[in-house]
Amino acid sequence: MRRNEPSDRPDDSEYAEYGVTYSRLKPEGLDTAHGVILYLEDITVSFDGFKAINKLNLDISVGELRCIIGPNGAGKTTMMDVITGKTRPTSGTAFFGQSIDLTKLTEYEIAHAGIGRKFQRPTVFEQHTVFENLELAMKMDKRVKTTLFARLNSEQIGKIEEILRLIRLNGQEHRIAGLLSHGQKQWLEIGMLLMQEPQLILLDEPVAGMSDAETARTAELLNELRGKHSIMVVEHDMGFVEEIAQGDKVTVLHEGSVLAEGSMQQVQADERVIEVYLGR
Ligand SMILES: Nc1ncnc2c1ncn2[C@@H]1O[C@H](COP(=O)(O)OP(=O)(O)OP(=O)(O)O)[C@@H](O)[C@H]1O
Repeated sequence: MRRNEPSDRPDDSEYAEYGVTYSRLKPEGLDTAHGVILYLEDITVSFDGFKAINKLNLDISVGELRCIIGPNGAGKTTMMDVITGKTRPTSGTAFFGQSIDLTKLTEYEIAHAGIGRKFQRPTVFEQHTVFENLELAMKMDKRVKTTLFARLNSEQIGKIEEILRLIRLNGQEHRIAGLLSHGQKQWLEIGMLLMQEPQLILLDEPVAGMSDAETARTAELLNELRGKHSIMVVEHDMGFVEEIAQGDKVTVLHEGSVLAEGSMQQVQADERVIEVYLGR
């Protein structure tokens, strides 16, 4: 198991009976007037002197879909840990929009501020239906003035139906989530994140373990989200990255720093990237 699986999501006793806790996102005070949603400057993370991240500089624009690639141990997960407050940088600057200093906030506050993270392993409410999972995700968002057992209004039902179509689970809404395929669970969890309308979505290896057909459908899904959400995707599946990178930038991390950044074609042609990651 990866060391950062979501066991440490903020506790929310109201939902404890469901066995899983889930972040509540509340985008307040986010200032993206200059078009930048995430800004990392000179970030270093040292573990007993070993620099997992070494003077990393990276920024993401509002509405961008940024793919992050790089060899094992390059620092991709550690970077996501810094963004979500799981790991404190040893030095450097990390801002969400222009005014939210991520290095000063707890994981809970960062989730609340509007950064949603999906870990590699799906964590849906296995005993509940697909529809109920989306409903619970919405009700955990405290911007929605409702209680757990309140009836949904037509607007809320409409929103769930819209997400069901987007995540390709319309027609499956009454299935128990535990019976879904691995890929469907991943889509459901993406849908649960979307219910909470995060301003920045971080996806850690979303297609790991998926069939080819599921991977292709996930690429379609992310392409539909393009421009509507700001998304960072860490992924090793290069075919998938090619499908979703389109005109957006791809960042290659190596030894804790940015080795290359540019279009997929540019990074694929970069000799240094071929050397350390893509191979000849
Ligand atoms: N808590 C920690 N203590 C010590 N070393 C760590 C810790 N977390 C990460 N590292 C080291 O930091 C480096 C970067 O790890 P990280 O998991 O961020 O890489 P990654 O790019 O996500 O790799 P992968 O593609 O395998 O997921 C690795 O050498 C890893 O062993």
